[in-house]
Amino acid sequence: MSEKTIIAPSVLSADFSRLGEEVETVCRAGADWIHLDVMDGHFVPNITFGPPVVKAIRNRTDKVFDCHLMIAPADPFLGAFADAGCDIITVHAEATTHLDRSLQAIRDLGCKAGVSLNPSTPESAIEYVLDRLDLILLMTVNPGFGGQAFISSVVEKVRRVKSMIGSRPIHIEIDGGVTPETAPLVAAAGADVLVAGSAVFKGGNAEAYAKNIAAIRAASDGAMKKAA
Ligand SMILES: O=C(CO)[C@@H](O)[C@H](O)COP(=O)(O)O
Repeated sequence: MSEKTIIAPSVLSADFSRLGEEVETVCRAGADWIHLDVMDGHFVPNITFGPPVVKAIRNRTDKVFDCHLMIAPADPFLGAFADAGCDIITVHAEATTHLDRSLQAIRDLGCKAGVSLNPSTPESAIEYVLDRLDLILLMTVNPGFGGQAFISSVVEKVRRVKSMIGSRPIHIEIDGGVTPETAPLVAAAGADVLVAGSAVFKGGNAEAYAKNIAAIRAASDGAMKKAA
């Protein structure tokens, strides 16, 4: 959908003891959005943070807060994440009984609505909610942890989703194992938003973050242009 790749660093790989500062640094280093991985220890085998932490870092940047809810159920918490300052709220199709209702609720809260699919979930799960969507997040790892290997079978799913959405203005976002090596594969297949945690935050300082973001961007923008 976007002509240039949107890079959304996942703060899961940031230094949590200095989270506000890390958000400011990675934004200055070229991040387009900030990706917030919320995990509940139930839908996924890890626990991260909730609305109070999102609220605490909201004043560090005006960039889009892209909130990925890996929680079940999600519906009771949508209002709290919207109030905390999330711009996009993404729920998992696998974690939501009434997906259509959850997506409507997100838009009713004034946020953009996203849905995420695990690597093994077919794209048919979202066929009948396309008109309620602003973003489709295709997981290229099984959710729960940063630093896992990219699952390349999802690249074909990116192509199928791209063709399924047609001319609808829906972002296709990829999350998991994104590096300068894997970014071109998904960008060429139709993804326009790339989440990257370890590949952005490696090095641990502003200079490294800028170099890491630039490397992913150069690799994916090149592939996007070739595919256009
Ligand atoms: O949602 C998740 C993991 O569940 C991701 O956002 C990871 O945080 C991405 O980390 P890397 O694979 O880029 O290190």
